[in-house]
Amino acid sequence: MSIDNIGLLVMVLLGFIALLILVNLTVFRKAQTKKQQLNSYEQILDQVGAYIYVKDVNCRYVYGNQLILDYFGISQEQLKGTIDSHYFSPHVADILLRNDRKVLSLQQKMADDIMIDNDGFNTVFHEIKQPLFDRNGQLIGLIGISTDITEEFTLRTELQQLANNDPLTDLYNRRSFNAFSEHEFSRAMRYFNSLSLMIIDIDLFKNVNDTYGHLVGDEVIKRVAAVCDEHIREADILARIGGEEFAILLPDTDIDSAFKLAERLRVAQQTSKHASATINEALPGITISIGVASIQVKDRSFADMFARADKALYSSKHIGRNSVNVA
Ligand SMILES: Nc1nc2c(ncn2[C@@H]2O[C@H](COP(=O)(O)OP(=O)(O)OP(=O)(O)O)[C@@H](O)[C@H]2O)c(=O)[nH]1
Repeated sequence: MSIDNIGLLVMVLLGFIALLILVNLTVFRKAQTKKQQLNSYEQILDQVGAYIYVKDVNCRYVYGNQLILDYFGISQEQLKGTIDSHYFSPHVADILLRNDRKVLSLQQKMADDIMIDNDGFNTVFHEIKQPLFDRNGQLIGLIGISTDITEEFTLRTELQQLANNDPLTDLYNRRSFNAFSEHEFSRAMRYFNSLSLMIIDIDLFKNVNDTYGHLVGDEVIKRVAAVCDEHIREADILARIGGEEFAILLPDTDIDSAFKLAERLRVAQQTSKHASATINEALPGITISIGVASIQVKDRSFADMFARADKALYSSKHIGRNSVNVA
């Protein structure tokens, strides 16, 4: 081989090596860029302010953002392959697993509010889960996003409480009583069940206010509510429907049973003189008047039944109070 040929071979070899280095460099750079990109996506997910995770088709964690890792107190490596029963109570883990399976089997997005008890302190999370597919449309797992909505949930519950309950006695107010009553009325009509109602009014209550003041009046209202509450069943609905007026809806109760209960309430109220004395020593015994009515085939709505009970209450007042009447 001549010197010229050797030189040519060396040059070709050098060129080939340079080309190899160039190709490798490009592949390396691409891999680096991809890694950097992934890193920056993860960094973004860490800063979203929501708990983000990915699970495989067996509901095992594949990925969790920093909030998830902090919440569980573990590393990304430790998270991989684990399931929710590692981190939550059996009850909560069961709900989460059921939701995961629903998303995977229906291949549909779903949302749910989950309450988690952390040493007696409830945290509420709003969870959105969505199925994950690869490029070929094959299901590979699910992605979930959870946000802590404890504050909103507490506020919503308080607002609901305010809308449905009377602040003085904490009983249902007239609005929610009417809603329950309409519902129970339709049910009783449909299944030919008995349904009764009583309206209770504190006697000469104006005198209590005028003589002992509004605050004592308020205490009397609370005591009457408590006496009623002590005597009713779980299924009965007790409400404060006006200033010194209460109503009790009695599902599956006929007129005779309702009358007997009303009498028991009247007597219990009358004999709670001791209770009155604890509010104010001079306070006389508080009595109540009651009107009772039951559902009738001819009734077109709950209002018909209510009107009869109201009429019966009027009769009780008319005959001298501290009495029960049926209409
Ligand atoms: N303390 C207090 N009083 C209330 C409240 N709501 C209504 N009242 C009072 O309840 C009284 C009701 O009086 P009336 O409707 O005249 O009836 P009454 O004195 O009980 O007489 P009868 O019903 O005929 O036995 C009024 O003085 C109202 O101001 C309340 O939330 N607290």
